[in-house]
Amino acid sequence: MFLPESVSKLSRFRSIRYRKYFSLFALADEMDSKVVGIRDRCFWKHAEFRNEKEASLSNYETKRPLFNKDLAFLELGAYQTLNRHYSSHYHTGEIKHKLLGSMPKFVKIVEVGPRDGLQNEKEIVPTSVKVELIKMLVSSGLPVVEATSFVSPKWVPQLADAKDVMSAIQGFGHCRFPVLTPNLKGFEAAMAVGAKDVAVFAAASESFSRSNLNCSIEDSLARYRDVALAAKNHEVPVRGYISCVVGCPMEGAVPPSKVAYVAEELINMGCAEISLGDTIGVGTPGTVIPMLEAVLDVVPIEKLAVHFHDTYGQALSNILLSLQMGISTVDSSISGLGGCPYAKGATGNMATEDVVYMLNGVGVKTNVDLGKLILAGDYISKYLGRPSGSKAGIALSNASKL
Ligand SMILES: CC(C)(COP(=O)([O-])OP(=O)([O-])OC[C@H]1O[C@@H](n2cnc3c(N)ncnc32)[C@H](O)[C@@H]1OP(=O)([O-])[O-])[C@@H](O)C(=O)NCCC(=O)NCCSC(=O)C[C@@](C)(O)CC(=O)[O-]
Repeated sequence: MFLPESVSKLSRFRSIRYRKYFSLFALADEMDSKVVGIRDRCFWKHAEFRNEKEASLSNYETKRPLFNKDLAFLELGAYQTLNRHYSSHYHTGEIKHKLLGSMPKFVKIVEVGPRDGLQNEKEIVPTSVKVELIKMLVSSGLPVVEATSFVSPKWVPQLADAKDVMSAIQGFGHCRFPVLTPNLKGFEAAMAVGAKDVAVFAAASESFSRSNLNCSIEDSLARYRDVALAAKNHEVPVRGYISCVVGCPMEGAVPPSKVAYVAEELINMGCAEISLGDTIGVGTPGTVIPMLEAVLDVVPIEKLAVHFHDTYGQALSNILLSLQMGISTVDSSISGLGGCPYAKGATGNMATEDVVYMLNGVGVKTNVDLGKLILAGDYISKYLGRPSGSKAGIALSNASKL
């Protein structure tokens, strides 16, 4: 009979140690679906333990379901595994080292996946999928999820359902849901559906401004002054993005002074936060440091955020150094989704899962649950039919299959 055979197979593992945890998943995977009937019971109940330590480890394990043949079950198991081993409490103590001494104790993560991540997708993603993604992101504890854009649907057809998305997410917890508004028309449309945070987006490169906004930097700033004034009247905070802060797809290197100029204009018109976007992901610490230093001369550090795309694999190192310089707000995108329609070849943003994994590792709090984040990443990657762009997401999802 299969069942006793399985139990005896399992009993070979009774002296299992913590580090062998994942091989049990493989074993569980091998087991025939005939035993699914007992899946709610934990096989550890069949095992004897050599000492208290093993027994307590096993009790720890007993909360995990065993047989992951059906998807929901697999996801629950994966979530419990991830949550247990890689939660945001992974490092509870303060990590003291001179290289980490200037790091903030808490980092605010601004999730931009539903907007920046999806805006470049060619196939229209149904509103219901966007809403479910936002719901999952909110449930992971993220404090800010940029939900959509009130831009021209001719320019960005993927986000033509902005109104429906905003209506559907009303009342989703305490999260903030900023939306992009390129002009007064977009701002008024956002207000009409109850948006409470908006963002304007300028560029440090003239060519990029023209291709993204169909106007010069100065004209875009004039429009944003109108938006900022209207927002002030509605008591709505405005975030100001600057694109191409180190490089432009058309003009190449962008001087830090140009970024500082746009940043100062945005602050002067009343933006509450400035997000510095390396739109095409070309920055390295060598170019990011001088740019940040120039901007820090005109914008208080607590009002700065960084927004790195990962085209050249530099985003995480750029984020780390930004934190070492004292910045405590980081934009990232679930599963590294993204790319800008007006920056050909630029890949996604830094993956949120990877940022949270790193911050957990250095003991910086985010209040984000990595396990739940990975479920959100799995959800959207499966929908889009491609692997996640998050290394941590892939590694932790695969951990259960090792
Ligand atoms: C700015 C415009 C509208 C100018 O577009 P335009 O064609 O110069 O404007 P227009 O005033 O001539 O209007 C053209 C049509 O758009 C309509 N329109 C005008 N405004 C709106 C609006 N708000 N909402 C809906 N419709 C609008 C307007 O009503 C008109 O409709 P028509 O009469 O032809 O039927 C256009 O260029 C646009 O929508 N651009 C958005 C581009 C965009 O969303 N890019 C991606 C976001 S930025 C980014 O990703 C970078 C960032 C932020 O992530 C940071 C980083 O990574 O660097």
